[in-house]
Amino acid sequence: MLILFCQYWARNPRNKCALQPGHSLMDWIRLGNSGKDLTGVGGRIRPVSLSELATHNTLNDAWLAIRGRVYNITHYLPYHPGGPEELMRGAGIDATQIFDKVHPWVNYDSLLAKCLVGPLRFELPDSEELFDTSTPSLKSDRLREPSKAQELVRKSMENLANCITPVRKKITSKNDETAKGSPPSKIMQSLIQSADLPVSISRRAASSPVKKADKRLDSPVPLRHDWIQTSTKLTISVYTGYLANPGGSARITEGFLLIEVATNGWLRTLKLKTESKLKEPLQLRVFAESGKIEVTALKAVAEVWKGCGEVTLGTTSRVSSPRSVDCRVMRVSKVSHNTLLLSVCPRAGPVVVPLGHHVRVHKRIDGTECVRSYTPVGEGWSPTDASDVYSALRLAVKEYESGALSPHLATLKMGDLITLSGPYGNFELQVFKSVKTLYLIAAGTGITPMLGLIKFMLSRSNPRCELTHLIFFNKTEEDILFRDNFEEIIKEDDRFKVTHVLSEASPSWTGYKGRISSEFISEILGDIKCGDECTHYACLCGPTEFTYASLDLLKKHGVSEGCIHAFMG
Ligand code: HEM
Repeated sequence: MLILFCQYWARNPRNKCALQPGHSLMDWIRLGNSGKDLTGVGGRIRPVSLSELATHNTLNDAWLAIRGRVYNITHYLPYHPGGPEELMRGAGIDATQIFDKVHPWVNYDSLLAKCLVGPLRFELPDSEELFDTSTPSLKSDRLREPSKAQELVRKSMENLANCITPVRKKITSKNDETAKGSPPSKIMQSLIQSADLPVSISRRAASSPVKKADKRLDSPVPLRHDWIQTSTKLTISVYTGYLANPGGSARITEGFLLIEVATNGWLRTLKLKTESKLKEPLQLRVFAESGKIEVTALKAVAEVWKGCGEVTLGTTSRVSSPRSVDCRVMRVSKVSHNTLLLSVCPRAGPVVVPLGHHVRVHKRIDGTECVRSYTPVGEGWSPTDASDVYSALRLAVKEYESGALSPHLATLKMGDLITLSGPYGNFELQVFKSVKTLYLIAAGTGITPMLGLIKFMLSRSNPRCELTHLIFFNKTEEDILFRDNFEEIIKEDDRFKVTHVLSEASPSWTGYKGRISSEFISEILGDIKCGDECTHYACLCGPTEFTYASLDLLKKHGVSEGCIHAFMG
C-alpha cells in the first residue's frame, strides 16, 4: 500500500517529495478551513494514552504525538513535503525526537492545528502514591523530589494545558496591576482521569513566550503568569521570555506568596493573595530556554479552589545591590578527594541563581571578612545528591590547605548557618540564541558554570544543539570533578563530547597531557570561521591566568570576541 502511495512521489535531492497536484501548502490550509473534521474524533479534545496512540499507525488512520500533543495526521500524509512514508515513521508513537532530528524549525502546531486530537496522557502505575499529603520529611524542610507517578501526572497535566484553547494573559509592567486567576476549567476536571484527585488548571498560551528576547536592558520584558492546582498543591508559572535567564526567589510572608523575578538587571515582584492558606516548603524551578519560573506551594488544607486568588504585580526596580541570604546547611558530601558539595537552603524560601551567575559566601574569620565566589551546580551532579534537598543551592567547595575560607567551609555540618550574597555575573543566555556548537574550556573548579550550560545546551530545542564539547584541564586524574556524570551523559547523548587534559598525568594516562597551547586549540577547534551568523560559541572558566591565556589563544585562532564569554569570579 505504501509503495503504491509513493509511486505518485518523485524524490528530489533534498529528500523532499514532489507533491501531487492539489496538495500544496495552500491546498492544505484550504482543507483546514473547509470545516471538514480532520481530527477523526469529531474535534472534541480528549486525552490519548500511549497505548491508544500505538493503535493508530496505518495509512488510513495515523496519529502522532509531538511535545505532548496528539495529532491525527491521516489527512496530512499526501501534503507532507517529505513524503507520506517519512511521516509514517512517526505514526503511532511520540515522534518528538524524530521530528526534531529532521526539521525542528517546522511550525507543526500551526500546520496541524485542525488535526489536534488531545494531550498525550501518561499511564500511571496503579500502586504508587500520586499526591503525598503527609508532612514533609523531618530530616529536611524542603519538598521531596516528585515521585515517578507524580511526574507523569504533572507531564499529563502540562500536555493537557497545552491543548486547551490558548488565552493569553499578559501582565504589563504597570505598577500594582491586579489580575484574578481564571476559575478551574470544567473540561479539565472531566479530562484528567485520576479517581481520587480533583485537579484544575488555568488556561494558558500554547506556545512559550518567545520573541521578546531582544529587549534592551532599559525595558524589561512583560511578565505573564498562569496557575495550576491539584487538591494539595498550587503551582504558579511566571513567563519571563525566551532565553531571559531569570533568577528568582519565593517565600510566604504575612499570608501572601511572594515571587521575585530578576531578569537582565530588573527586579519584579508578584504578590499572590490566595483564597485559602498555603504552607511551606515551596519549590522553585526555572526553565532556562523558555524563561519560565514555576513555584509550587502546598495547600494548608487539601481542597480544590475556585481560583488562584489575586495577583498583584509590584513596582519594577533595578537590581541595585545583591541580596544577602541566610542559609542552612542541609548536606555535605564529597565529590572528589579534595572537593565537597555543600547543599544549603535559604531560610526564607527557595532561590534560583541565573545560569552562569555566581553567589558569594561571606564569613568573618578572626576579625576579617572572608569572601569567596561559587557558581551553584544544579541538581543531580553528585551520587549522594538527595531528593530531600530539592531546592538547595549546591556549592562545589575545593579545600585549599592555606585558604582562608575553604577549610572553614569544610568543617560545616548539617544545620549550620552560612550567609550568601548574590547573584553576581554578567553572563547573558541571549548570546546562545543561534548557537549549535558550544566549546566549554574549563580548568579545575572552573567547571561549575559549565555544568548548567551543558544541561541547557543538550535540552534546548530551538535551535537544537549539534555539539557541546567540554575541554577540561586538571592536574591529575583524581582531580577531575564530575567525570562519571560526563561519562553518563556521553552514553545517552552523542552530541556531548569531553576532552580531558592533565598537566601532571600518571604514566598510565593515555589522554592529552600538558597545558593549553595554540597547537591544542587548533586541533580541537579545527578550521573555525567567525562571520555574521555564527552558530558556535566558546566559554572559558578557570584560574585567572588560565582564562586570559585561553582567551588570547582563541582570538589568535580566529574566534571573534563576540563568540567568547570568559567567566571571571
Ligand atoms: C515525525 C516524522 C516526520 C518525518 C520523519 C519527517 C520527514 C521529513 C523529511 C525527510 C522532509 C524533507 C526534509 C528536507 O527537505 O530537508 C520533511 C519536510 C517537511 N516536513 Fe516532515 N517529517 C515528519 C513529520 C512532520 C510533521 C508532523 C510535519 C508538520 C505538519 C512536517 C512538515 C514538514 C514540512 C513543512 C517540510 C518541508 C520543510 C522545509 O522545506 O524546510 N513533517 N519531513
